[in-house]
Amino acid sequence: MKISEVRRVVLKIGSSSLNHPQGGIDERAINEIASVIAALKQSGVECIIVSSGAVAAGMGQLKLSARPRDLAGKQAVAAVGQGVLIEMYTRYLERQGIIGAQVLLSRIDLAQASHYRNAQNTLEKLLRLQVVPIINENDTVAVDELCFGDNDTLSALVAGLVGADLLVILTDVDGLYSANPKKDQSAQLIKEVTDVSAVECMASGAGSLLGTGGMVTKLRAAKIATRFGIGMLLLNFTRLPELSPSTKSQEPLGTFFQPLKHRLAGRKRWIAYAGLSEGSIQVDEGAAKALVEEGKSLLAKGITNVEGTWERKEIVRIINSQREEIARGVVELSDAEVKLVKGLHSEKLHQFVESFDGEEVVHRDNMTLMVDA
Ligand SMILES: Nc1ncnc2c1ncn2[C@@H]1O[C@H](COP(=O)(O)OP(=O)(O)O)[C@@H](O)[C@H]1O
Ligand SMILES: N[C@@H](CCC(=O)OP(=O)(O)O)C(=O)O
Repeated sequence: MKISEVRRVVLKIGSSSLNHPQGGIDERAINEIASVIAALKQSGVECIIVSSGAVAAGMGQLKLSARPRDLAGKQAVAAVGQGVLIEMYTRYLERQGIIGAQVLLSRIDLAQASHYRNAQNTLEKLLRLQVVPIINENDTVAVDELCFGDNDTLSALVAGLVGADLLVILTDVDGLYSANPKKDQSAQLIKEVTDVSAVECMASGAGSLLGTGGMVTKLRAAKIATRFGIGMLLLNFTRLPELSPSTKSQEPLGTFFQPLKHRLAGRKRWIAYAGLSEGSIQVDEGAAKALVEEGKSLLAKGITNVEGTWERKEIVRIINSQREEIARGVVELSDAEVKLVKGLHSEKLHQFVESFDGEEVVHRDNMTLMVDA
C-alpha cells in the first residue's frame, strides 16, 4: 500500500520514542509528530494519534528515575503525566493550526456493543470536526484484569473502530527483525509479512525500561489489524518525517504487514477482539467442522462441555476437542441453560429452557472464526 493512497491513518507512538534522555517527554518528538500530522492533513489524510507516554511524563514531573512497579504507583504517575502529555500535544498541534482532543479509553469502554458504538460515534464526530483525537489508555482507573495493558493492542482496536486504512506503529527499532536487534547483532530486518503467525517466534519483550510489551504486543496488534483488512507499518520513530506526503523518498523503510483479503467487518470485529468473553463452550469434531469449514451456526447437539459463567447474549469462546479456540460468538443461552441442553437435538431445546424458541446456541451472524477456514 502506498502512503499516498491512505485516507485515514492511526499513528501509535510508544514511550520509547517520546522519552527524553534526561527523563520526561522530549518536546522535539511531539513537535515532529505535529508537523507530520499537519502535512498529512494538508493532503487530505485524517489522523488519529494513539500515544503512550503518560507514565514517562509523570516520571519526569515527579523526578523519578525508575518506572513504578505497583499498580497504584503507576496509576498515580500516569495521572500526573497524562495532563502534561496532552498539554504538549495540543500546544504543538495548535502551532500548526490543528485542534487536538484527549480521548482516554478503558478496556471496559469497548467491551459492550453499545459502548463500542458510542466511542465510534465520538471519534467519527471529532474527525468530521477536523480535530485530531489523541488516545491513551485510561491508566488511572484501569485495573489489572481489565485493561488493554499495552497501547499496541489498543491502537489496532482503534484502527478497527474508526475504519482506518493504515496503522503505523512508531517505535525505537527499524521494524521486525528475525530476533531482538538489541540483543542479537546478526538479526535481519523483515520488510514484509503476509502471515503474522509465521513470524511470532521472532518476537520478544520490551527493549527499554519504559516500553510495554515489546515486539510481542506489536505482533498481536498486527494480527488484529490485518484481520480487520488494515495494513500495519512498523516504523522507527526517526523515520517519521518519511510519512509526510511532501517527502520525496521512497515508501518509508520498516516492516509492512499485509492486510488479509477476507477482512472482518463491523460487528464481527467487536465480537472477536473488543467484547469480553468470560466462558467457553467445547464442541465435538463434527460441530467444529461445521463451524470452521461449512459456515454453520452452533447447535446444542455438538456441545460437549461448558466452562465459566455468563448470561444470555454475552460473548463466549468456542473451543474444539483439543482446546484450541476456533470461534467467538454471542451466546443465546446462559451457561446454566447450555449445560441443560448440551448434546440435545435443536427441536428439544424449548422443553428445557424457558422463553426460548430459537434453534441456534450461537448464531452464525453473531460469530467470528478465530482460525482460518
Ligand atoms: N524480533 C524483534 N524485532 C525487533 N524488536 C524486537 C524484537 N523482539 C523484541 N524487540 C524489542 O521490542 C522493542 C520495542 O518495543 P517497546 O520497548 O515496547 O517499545 P515502544 O515503547 O515503542 O512500544 C525494541 O526496542 C526491541 O528491543
Ligand atoms: N498507557 C501507558 C503506556 C503503555 C504502553 O503500551 O507503552 P508503550 O509500549 O511504550 O507503547 C502510558 O501512557 O504510559
